[in-house]
Formats: sequence, C-alpha cells, structure tokens
Amino acid sequence: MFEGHPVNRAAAERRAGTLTARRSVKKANQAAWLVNAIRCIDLTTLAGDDTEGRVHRLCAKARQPLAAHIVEGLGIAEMELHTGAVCVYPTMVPHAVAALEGTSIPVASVATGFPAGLTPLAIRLAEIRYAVEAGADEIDIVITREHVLRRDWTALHDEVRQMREACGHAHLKAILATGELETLRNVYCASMVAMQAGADFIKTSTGKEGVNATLPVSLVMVRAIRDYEMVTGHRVGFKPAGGMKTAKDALAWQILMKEELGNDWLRPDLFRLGASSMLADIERQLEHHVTGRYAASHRHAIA
Ligand SMILES: O=C[C@H](O)COP(=O)(O)O
Repeated sequence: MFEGHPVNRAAAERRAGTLTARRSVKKANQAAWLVNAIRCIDLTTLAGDDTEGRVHRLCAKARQPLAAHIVEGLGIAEMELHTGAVCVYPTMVPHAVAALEGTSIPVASVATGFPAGLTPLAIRLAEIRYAVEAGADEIDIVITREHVLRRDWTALHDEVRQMREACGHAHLKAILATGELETLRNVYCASMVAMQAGADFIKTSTGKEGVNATLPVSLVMVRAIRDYEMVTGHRVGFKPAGGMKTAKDALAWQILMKEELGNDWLRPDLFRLGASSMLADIERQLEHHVTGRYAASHRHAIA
C-alpha cells in the first residue's frame, strides 16, 4: 500500500526550509509558543552516569520548569505548567516514579536495548515489561534498523506488534533512528509500518545517532501521520528527538506541526519534543521576555 510512495529529498528540504523562513512567529506570540513547547517536552536524561540524584533533579525541573519570577511575569501561575513527561533509562524509572508522585507527569522509559536495539527479542520484550512494572507510563522502543534496510516490512511489523503487546496499558513510542535508515522513502515506509503495528507515537531518533532530528525527516514523518489518519481515521503522535537545543528549534518544530497537521498536534497527547538541554534556552528566552535581559546561563538549573 505504501511501498510505491515517492519521497523527493530536494522537495522535502525545500518545504522544510520555507516553513521556518516564511512564517516567523511574532514577538508577542513567541512567549506563548515557548510555554506550549515546555508542555510538550519529554525532559530527558539518558547517560551512562545517570544517578538517582540526577533523576530527582530532572523531575523537580519537570514539575517546575520555570523560575518563580518568570511564571509570575508571564502571569501563568494558574496553569500549573509542567513538562510533557520525564524520559529515562529503565533502571531509573523507580526514581522518577517516586519523584513525580502526586503529579500527572508521565514517566517515559526507553527500552528494547536502547539505543542500538540489538539484543535478542525476548530480552527486549522482557525489558519493556520490567519498565512497565516499575511504573513507566510510556515506552520509547527502538526498531531493528536492518529490517528497514532490507525492506522486510513483515519482520518490522511483527517486532513492533510484539513490543506493543508487551507495553500493555503503557503508550508505545517507536524510535525509527532515521539517521540510520539511508533514504526518506525508508523513513516513510518505516513510519507507516510502525503505525500499522500499533505505535501511539513515532519518534525520529535516540539522540545517539550521527544525525538526529532534522526538519526534512520530520516533514516526511508527519506526512506519513497525515496519510495514515486519512486512511484509518486514527491519530498518531509525533516526537522529534535528539540534537534540538534552542528555543528557535522549539518554534520551528511547532510551526511544522501546525502547518502540516493543524493545532490538534500542538498538544502533549500528540506532540512531544525529546530533548535533554532545550529547556534551558527556552527558560533563558522567557526570562528575557519578562525582564528585558538575559541571566547568566549558570543561573538556570539543569536542562
Ligand atoms: O529522546 C531524547 C533524546 O535522547 C535527547 O537527545 P538530546 O540529548 O540530544 O537532547
């Protein structure tokens, strides 16, 4: 059904370029867009030296992403702003669950041998079940890139289907690792197969590939989401992730979502920004919006 779908790289790059150049967000609206980005951030730490303490600090930031004077200056105290989720490795899930108790912030866990995904399937499925039992609400799985490179869509579908089942009530985000899929046509096909196999979100990257989230790749994925909705009536979310560090990135990806999928995809149930360090720049820009000056970056806590 989707194999013959043409994807033209030059056209995708052109469209991605015009999206951000043409439609600059007006200054007055910028703060609102940045606050919305915070609602959609999967605040992430995925490092070999992660500790309980680091996860607790991250969760504190997820609960209160902006300094009190910025919240006051923006007049958004009532909003009880928090990030879309916290995203960690499986053994860090209990720490995140404990630190987020009493909030509605979901805990997301990567699983399935993240980031390469090259452990045996039974172990990858067991890892999902471990994270869900530990309290994860969302599981970010990685796919086997070889299935895509060999265009073995049946194998890819079976794998994601089994992962979907292992997730139980938890949401599944399928990381395609687009930087390793060679062509945009592969990205489109892998998106379609992941959605058909039950992914609640499709996600660009682990943050560990040589090339992570880019706008042209994201364009191809959101068009797949659009096509999938047209055929099935089912809405799948999108999560660009990896290498996005600035408030400008947060605006660019939101413009993409609005232009290609509409306002419904600017909400955390259908859009997440996977990032470990983007919040710091967003907070800096919002502080400037409120006070007219930039604080030294060391004054802003992690993320
Ligand atoms: O899913 C999120 C990514 O792993 C974060 O990547 P980053 O550290 O480049 O922001």
